[in-house]
Amino acid sequence: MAIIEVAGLRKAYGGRPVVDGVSFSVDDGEIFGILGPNGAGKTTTVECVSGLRVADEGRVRVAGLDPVAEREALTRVVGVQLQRSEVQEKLTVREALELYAAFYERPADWRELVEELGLADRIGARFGKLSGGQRQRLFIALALIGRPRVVVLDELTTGLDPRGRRNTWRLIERVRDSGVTVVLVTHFMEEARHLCDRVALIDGGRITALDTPVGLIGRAAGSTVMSFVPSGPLPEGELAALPGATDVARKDGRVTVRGSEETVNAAMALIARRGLTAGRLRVESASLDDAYLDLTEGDRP
Ligand SMILES: Nc1ncnc2c1ncn2[C@@H]1O[C@H](COP(=O)(O)OP(=O)(O)OP(=O)(O)O)[C@@H](O)[C@H]1O
Repeated sequence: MAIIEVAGLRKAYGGRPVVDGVSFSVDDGEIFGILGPNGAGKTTTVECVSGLRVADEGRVRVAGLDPVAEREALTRVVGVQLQRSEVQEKLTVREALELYAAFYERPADWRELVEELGLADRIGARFGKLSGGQRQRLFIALALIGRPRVVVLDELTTGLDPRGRRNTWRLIERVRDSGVTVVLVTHFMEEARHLCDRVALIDGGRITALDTPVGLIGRAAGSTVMSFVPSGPLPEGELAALPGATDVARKDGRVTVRGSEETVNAAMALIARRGLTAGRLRVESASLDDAYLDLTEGDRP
């Protein structure tokens, strides 16, 4: 069942459309990724979903609520950590949590949250003294303090080292496992592949693809690449005619065929039929990086 529904969302700044007819829905309990180059319109989209920005056109519903007309009710349903989130440098972790908890009638127990998020020993530390990873964990805690049904996390792991990022992934998984729907804006393919049930790829204010990470990878042109040195002559035409083959190249005796897994299987069968062998065989599958590059046009200023 969808907990977020977005249809025909449009937003322009100074006449320039930055969100240009975006539609998607997010199922209750999933981790939904929004991926795309800088300036693609990701933050604007999630800000419209969170009621922090008013769209020019389109319909948004979160748990049945209109984020603008029912803003107050929405704050009880959605927890937000934004790219530009900040906490006063001098506030301690405890003070920040108590301050945010005071906004809600039935806040979560912040002691449990800090325990779960590994911040218990930093409770008296000032925000300004926290490490990047600790700040991110505090932002997650602040986004969860109102017991939201949906949490929006915008570039949560930017600036973290690989271990910090992995730890944060585990936290996000735990948040999802507790029944909260997660909308995750990210630049990291690996993060989307690891965490997201489905990913919307946004480019130039439009959704260019929406699929599971595996589905997106499968859309990359020539998603599987095999290369080998045949032990005897193998006509290029026969390779090009293999099912799913998109490109055949030959260099220094090494043949490279782009296609799908089916192409690889058919090529192996062809090689065997010809009584040949495939020397120094390599088969590589496309990554989400390849799919991303294929499905977006690149950074915009
Ligand atoms: N308040 C604003 N006034 C004018 N232009 C804005 C405003 N907010 C955002 N923009 C512009 O709208 C475009 C989309 O911005 P947005 O922050 O939604 O993109 P994004 O996909 O989140 O990018 P990034 O990955 O860099 O955070 C950008 O070109 C940005 O400069």
